[in-house]
Amino acid sequence: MGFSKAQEEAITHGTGPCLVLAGPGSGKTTVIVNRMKYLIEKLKVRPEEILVITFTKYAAAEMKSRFQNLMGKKSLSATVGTFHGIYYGILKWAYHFDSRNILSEEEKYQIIKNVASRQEIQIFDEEDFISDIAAEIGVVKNNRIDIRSYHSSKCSPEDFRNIYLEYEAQRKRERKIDFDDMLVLCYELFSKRPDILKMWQEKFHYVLIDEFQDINKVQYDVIKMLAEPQQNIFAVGDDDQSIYGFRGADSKLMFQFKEDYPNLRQLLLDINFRSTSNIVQNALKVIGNNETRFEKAIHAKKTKGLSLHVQEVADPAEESRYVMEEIQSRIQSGVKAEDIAVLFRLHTDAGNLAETLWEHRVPFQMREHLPNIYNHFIAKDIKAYFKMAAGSRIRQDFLQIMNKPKRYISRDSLTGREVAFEDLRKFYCDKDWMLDRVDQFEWDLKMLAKMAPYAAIQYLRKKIGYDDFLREYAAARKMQASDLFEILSEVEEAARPFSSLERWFLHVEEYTNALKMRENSKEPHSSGVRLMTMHAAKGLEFDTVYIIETNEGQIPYKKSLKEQKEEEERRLFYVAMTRAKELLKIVYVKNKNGKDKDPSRFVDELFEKKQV
Ligand SMILES: Nc1ncnc2c1ncn2[C@@H]1O[C@H](COP(=O)(O)OP(=O)(O)OP(=O)(O)O)[C@@H](O)[C@H]1O
Repeated sequence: MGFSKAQEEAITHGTGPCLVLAGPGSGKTTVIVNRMKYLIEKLKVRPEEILVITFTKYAAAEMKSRFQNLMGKKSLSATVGTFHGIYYGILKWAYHFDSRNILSEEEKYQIIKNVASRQEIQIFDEEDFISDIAAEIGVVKNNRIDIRSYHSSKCSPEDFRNIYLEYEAQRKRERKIDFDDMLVLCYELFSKRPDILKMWQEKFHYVLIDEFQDINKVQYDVIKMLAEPQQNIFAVGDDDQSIYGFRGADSKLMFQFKEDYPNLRQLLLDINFRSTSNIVQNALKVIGNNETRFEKAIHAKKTKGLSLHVQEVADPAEESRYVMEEIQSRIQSGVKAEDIAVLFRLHTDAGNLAETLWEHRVPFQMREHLPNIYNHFIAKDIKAYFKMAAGSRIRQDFLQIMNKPKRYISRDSLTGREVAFEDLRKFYCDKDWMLDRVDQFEWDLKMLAKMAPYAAIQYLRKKIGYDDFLREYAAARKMQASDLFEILSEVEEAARPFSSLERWFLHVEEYTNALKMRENSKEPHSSGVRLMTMHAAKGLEFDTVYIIETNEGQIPYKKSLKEQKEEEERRLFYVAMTRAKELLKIVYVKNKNGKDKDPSRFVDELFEKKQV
């Protein structure tokens, strides 16, 4: 591979700080691995002196493998890892921490939940509240913000302060650290112990950072200390790909870097080697709508290529079928399945497509947890209703649904392992109103037995009153009822093609088993079409990319918009678009769960008549 002039300059940069600003597909990873080679072979730097930092474990693994390929069989001891991994390594060495000292995300959520309930804080949506507070605790730590001056978007400053302080007190009592502490404690260690800092400074003489736009304040401060006195920091980044603001990443630190090091050398990688010029031009059109960015003139090395394709489909079921057929024909035309990716905003968006691909035996892989909708309590309720409609009288099934909706049937009325409606009638013989309810329940089950699954779910919702139950359930738990109705509609839609309850059951059982086998399998899933969130796709590239559910509410994600993160959402969409080398198809639905949907504003931006 011949390098461009800018790449060549970056690879052969000597000593001192250097900022390489770059567009997508411009060879940032290529530059880093080739610079490692250059340092070792030409500048005779020992591999142990090189520290390369990435943002995800996956990116670190990718970097290591690309470096290994470049260097041939030689095994080299350069350190390549994530900020968390490297800083945790330093802490382990200093404080003898082990995995028992790490506070898991679940434990973190539990502490916040307990504290919030002790403090009797008014919460609307508990799940949302806890995850947002957890993220805000991270933002405070990562930016080393004084807790007295932090304004939470979820509760009053006083409530937030109380939660934060109690959370910290409990964590410390239990001698645990959370992921953000790994960074903060490292900063404190280096600040307090110049001797330890010196030791690490003497170990790493060259620090190379990938995805510099995603750095946060405390990560940056530690790096600055670590790189003294030589200041051999080589940072590569693209402010347009900064997508971790919610974790405290701050691309403005790229500008600060310039101020902190007046002797900084700055280079620009402006050629996109990855994508066709159609893809590059369209992606630039979208990102051009962001106001806070470095203006960069990016050029595509490749020719125009295939046109960008935007596809409207009726609903998620049609979308899954469309994408599946597209994938099949792309594979038939010679593209490897692994070189095709389907990207979406949230990992839960993958469910429908995964089910369709599985049904049609199209192999796929997904690193993130693939949620099985049939494990949700709503699907379990439907299963229990259907099982009872089909004749089951197992106590467990009955218990699951007897009061959904409220029928006021008490547990005392159930005697054996099996439930008989006759026994219930005997139990309630002196209560006419309960007898009516029991009769109605039995009648409804008989009705369900005659229906196909889709109609049966509609009957359950509207006639039996399951929708009312869900509304009450959401209100009692301070949840958004719409989230529950989304799940219900998804199960309903997926049931549409099945002609009988038996067929539906068989499908659900087989699909659940297949997912279980995937989860339990020790084998890494490294074959098949890639299904991943836009966040997870960062840094990767594929011949063909499908972006699904490109609708308002999904991308930009409605919650992010509330937090005024439109620009970050646009950057995320830009990252997704620029993963494609040859073919990019963007799909949006017209209707979801019975509601009309608008295409994403980013789709509209693609059609704007604007020159880039
Ligand atoms: N000088 C070059 N000539 C030809 N191909 C190149 C050159 N530099 C990089 N490439 C190719 O361009 C593609 C993008 O490179 P790379 O993945 O390093 O980009 P990147 O800047 O890290 O991308 P992104 O930030 O979008 O993830 C890769 O397929 C790489 O092999």
